[in-house]
Amino acid sequence: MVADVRTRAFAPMKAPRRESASQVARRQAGRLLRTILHEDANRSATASIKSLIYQPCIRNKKATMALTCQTLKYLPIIKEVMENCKFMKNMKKIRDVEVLYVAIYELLFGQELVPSGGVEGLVLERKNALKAALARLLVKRNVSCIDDLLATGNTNTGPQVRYVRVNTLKISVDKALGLLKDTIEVALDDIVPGLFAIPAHTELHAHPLVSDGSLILQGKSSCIPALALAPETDWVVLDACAAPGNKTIQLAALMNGKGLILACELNEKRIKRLQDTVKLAGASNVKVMHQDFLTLDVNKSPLSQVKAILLDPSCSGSGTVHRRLDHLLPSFASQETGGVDKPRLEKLAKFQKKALQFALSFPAVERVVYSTCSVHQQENEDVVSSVLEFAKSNGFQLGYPLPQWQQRGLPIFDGAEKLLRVEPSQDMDGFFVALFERRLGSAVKADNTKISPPMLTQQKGELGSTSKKKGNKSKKKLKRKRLGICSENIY
Ligand SMILES: C[S@@+](CC[C@H](N)C(=O)[O-])C[C@H]1O[C@@H](n2cnc3c(N)ncnc32)[C@H](O)[C@@H]1O
Repeated sequence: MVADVRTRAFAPMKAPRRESASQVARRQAGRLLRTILHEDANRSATASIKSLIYQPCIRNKKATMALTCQTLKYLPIIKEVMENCKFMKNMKKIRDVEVLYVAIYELLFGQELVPSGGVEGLVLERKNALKAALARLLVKRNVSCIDDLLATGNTNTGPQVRYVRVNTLKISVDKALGLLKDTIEVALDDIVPGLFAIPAHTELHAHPLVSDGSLILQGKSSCIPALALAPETDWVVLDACAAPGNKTIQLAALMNGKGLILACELNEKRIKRLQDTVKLAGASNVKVMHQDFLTLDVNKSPLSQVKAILLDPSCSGSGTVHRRLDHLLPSFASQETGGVDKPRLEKLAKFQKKALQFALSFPAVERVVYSTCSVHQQENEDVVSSVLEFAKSNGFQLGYPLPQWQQRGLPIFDGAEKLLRVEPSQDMDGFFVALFERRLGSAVKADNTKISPPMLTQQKGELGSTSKKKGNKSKKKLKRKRLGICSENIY
């Protein structure tokens, strides 16, 4: 009988009527938790916690984000408390157990739970038992407060600042600063030009300057590879693994919207995202190519004229766990204690080496930046070390990007101090950057004459035009052939 009542108590969750804002946030947080915990248990996550929360279908993102993250943070304690007071005893299998976790979080650690039907009623019915179980847990762990209890299992307190980059293709740094500083505490970064540090809790996703592409939500470490590449404004530049395109549009801004950037991406689904990023940023010097970087014909124009390559290939992403909020996942603890997916790392490193070696074989390239958001030596110093001989034989040497940056490569070979590392912290993703550079002699340069502005204009129009003007089709075909890129690969 009791079980029936409790099962019925969940019924309003299925067909919510006149739900309060807090009930909606609780229900949404519960559903997100269900996805997050299920995917984490199966190691099948397709999106980070953050990107799940920023799906368009989630209403009241701020409240839902807070509830989801806080419940995840307290989840081990919540489960222990539930176990200790035998919360689930005599209960039928509950469909929305994750909503229950959220409600218990609110009762024990958040704002007082308001009596209402559904899951809230169920939790409030057992309020005293839950509170008593928590008190017993404090005694058992020999701690006097919740913070100490939490610290016994989890020391991460979350980020203090977040970063936002001014897209100088759309707005000047001074103007952006002027528009923000009255409402938001803004500090200009001392290393990355036009990067603002703002308090982590600032909600900017819906800010008009973000919506119109004037401000780009981009972490500080992620800005370093493009800075290290430092292309000249009239160069042809290749972003080899470009989606979602944050570094592509940063390169476009560094080149003042001039020159030509070829943004290559293999994954069909991510191409759309890349196109959207480029469009929103107003980066008219970017041409998106849907292609496997490893199959590009380096001897065909304009690839034969590429002077700088940014290679930011797929990697384990082990440096981004804090930003992605992965540290809140149950699986994170085991990874930190060495549970690295070795076969996956090996596969990634193999691809990374191949891609880097290929980048170093472009005939006119003078600067190649290799970057990852991984902390693993295997994807970083080891990859660089494995191509050093090849690089030298092609006339490259390691450059020394951002000399003012203190953290450098792991000292596993002579010259590794030229590599740049960002150690992951609460405010910054872990990152790795290597710069290869060479000066080409006149013999190679003869084959690599600067593209004259009219020719470049033609290529840009040809590669990227979305204009509906009726052009001469055969003329276009001819130009495409000359550029060595199939029409279906151009967006
Ligand atoms: C780390 S992400 C790049 C992030 C991007 N540089 C940015 O800052 O927004 C790596 C990208 O490389 C793409 N990729 C992987 N293999 C590729 C290949 N062979 N050719 C082109 N793109 C590839 C992946 O689909 C993914 O979108």
